[in-house]
Amino acid sequence: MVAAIQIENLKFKYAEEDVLKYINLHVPKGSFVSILGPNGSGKTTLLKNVCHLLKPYEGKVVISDQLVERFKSKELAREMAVVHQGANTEFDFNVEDVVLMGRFPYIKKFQSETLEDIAIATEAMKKTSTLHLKHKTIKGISGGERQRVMIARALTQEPQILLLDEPISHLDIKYQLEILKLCKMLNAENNLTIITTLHDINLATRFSDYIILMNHGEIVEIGKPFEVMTKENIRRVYEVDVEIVKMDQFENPMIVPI
Ligand SMILES: Nc1ncnc2c1ncn2[C@@H]1O[C@H](COP(=O)(O)OP(=O)(O)OP(=O)(O)O)[C@@H](O)[C@H]1O
Repeated sequence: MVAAIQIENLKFKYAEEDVLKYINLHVPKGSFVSILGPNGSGKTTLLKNVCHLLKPYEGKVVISDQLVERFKSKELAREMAVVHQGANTEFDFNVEDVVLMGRFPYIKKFQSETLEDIAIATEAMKKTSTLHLKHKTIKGISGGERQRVMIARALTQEPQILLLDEPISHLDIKYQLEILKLCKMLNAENNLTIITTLHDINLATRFSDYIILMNHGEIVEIGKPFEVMTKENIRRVYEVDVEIVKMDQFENPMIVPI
């Protein structure tokens, strides 16, 4: 399988202690991968190493057959879009301008956006149900609306790989499903590779092709949801007991805490 992302023997630390320990990972192109694990297990740190916001002190990250550090920033932005936790709302731009910022890797110096750029941004706002917000300011909308706007901006980047850090944490159940279904659709139709951190183990199990289960900076298990989300693994990592329930309409089982 062609790899969108390949990580070999990656180690990372902020200070003395290793926060990521010998991470090895192969993410097939076009797959939907969720990173799960308890608070502080290293999920966000791993995503930040993938997008080169943080640099490992050992090991390597390869994106579409090239070491991540070899990419020029615009080149990497055409390959990969990232939606970080908590949108940056330091500046009070309007929503449409924020979404249009996704076109920056395509716009040449001293040029402004074209009609095509605006059409791409509009389409992304339609897909994320944010078009009606376009004249509002980014500070003047709700946390969940802002989360969808940041996803619209990432889609406007037209990446091959989309990294999402807890993209549904502020969304109500309708929009949680809408965003994950949209990701799944882009995944299937555009062969977009999606890697997302999630806390909802049932939504992760339902939507993911593969799950990476982390604990204490290590990958405990990688595989198909039903292989990874076993009673034993969940007890080991989250220290809770669950029942695994098979429902006819879903391929993957539901996980019920007891
Ligand atoms: N900027 C930082 N400086 C120092 N330590 C950090 C920093 N960011 C995170 N850490 C530590 O690194 C470890 C992993 O944090 P990380 O944010 O990657 O975990 P996470 O799995 O994404 O957690 P959560 O589910 O709570 O978002 C934690 O022990 C955290 O305290």
